[in-house]
Amino acid sequence: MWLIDISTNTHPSYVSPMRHQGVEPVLSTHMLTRDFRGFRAVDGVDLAVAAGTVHALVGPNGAGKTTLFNLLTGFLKPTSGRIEVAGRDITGLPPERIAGLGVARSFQITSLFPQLTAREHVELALQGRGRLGWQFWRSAKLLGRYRERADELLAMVGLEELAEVPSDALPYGRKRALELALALALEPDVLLLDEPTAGMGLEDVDRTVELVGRVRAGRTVVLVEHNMSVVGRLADRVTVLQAGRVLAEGPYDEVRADPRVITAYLGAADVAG
Ligand SMILES: Nc1ncnc2c1ncn2[C@@H]1O[C@H](COP(=O)(O)OP(=O)(O)OP(=O)(O)O)[C@@H](O)[C@H]1O
Repeated sequence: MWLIDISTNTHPSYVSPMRHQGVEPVLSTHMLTRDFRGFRAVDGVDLAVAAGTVHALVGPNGAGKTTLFNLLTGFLKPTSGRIEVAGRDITGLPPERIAGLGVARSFQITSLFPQLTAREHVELALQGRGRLGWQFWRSAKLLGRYRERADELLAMVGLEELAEVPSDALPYGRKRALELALALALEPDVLLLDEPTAGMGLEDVDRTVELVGRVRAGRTVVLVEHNMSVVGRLADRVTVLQAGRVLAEGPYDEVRADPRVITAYLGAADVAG
């Protein structure tokens, strides 16, 4: 059984209940900071994500969510502070090393090959352990061995009927599902999703919520998400960022009722909804 406990706090004297009990979070940051030419986009963030939880990062535009996400996955290097995966210091490691330690983010649509089918993409991800394009030009014959697993992953994200469709012919929502299948091909312990429902219509949003609810089994999910209804349906814990700092952290219902959060971000109308 998974321990369900996530804690974040920027106050120096704060000891998270999880750490207090001697339980290591699966993913954590310690005074994580990132500057862009003198501008502090992420400012001393302490974050602790327990195994088996869905943890949402929310906050107004420019709060630092994407920067934090890029730091967690190695796409940006911190100015200072530390990042740990299962107690191991991963600060400054490149993205592929971090992925190799079981922390994977979904691919961006721009990294899909328009002419390759959904199945071929997943086969390549399985073969290249996520490094899409790795020897892809001479690997076609080898891909057959990955077919069974590829089809399992496609079924997991609801693309089994579309396995033979070139990626550029997939509707937007289905492309996002394919990205998720590519991330799952890495067998990640921690799955990071960057705005999984961005730009989707209601039907795809519902489908994505259901999908994330399914693929979270046996792993930890960290997601950046603007849609608060999605956050409320999926997240065990929510961290609210404002101006690069942790403003609030807790279960969704608590966080959305927090007057500081209402003032800073959500707005009374959103909270009521
Ligand atoms: N490469 C960069 N160079 C300079 N400033 C940057 C860079 N990346 C981000 N910033 C700044 O850092 C701040 C945080 O940006 P970030 O994209 O992390 O916020 P966000 O919470 O993801 O916002 P949004 O919800 O709009 O995506 C912003 O003020 C942004 O302008």
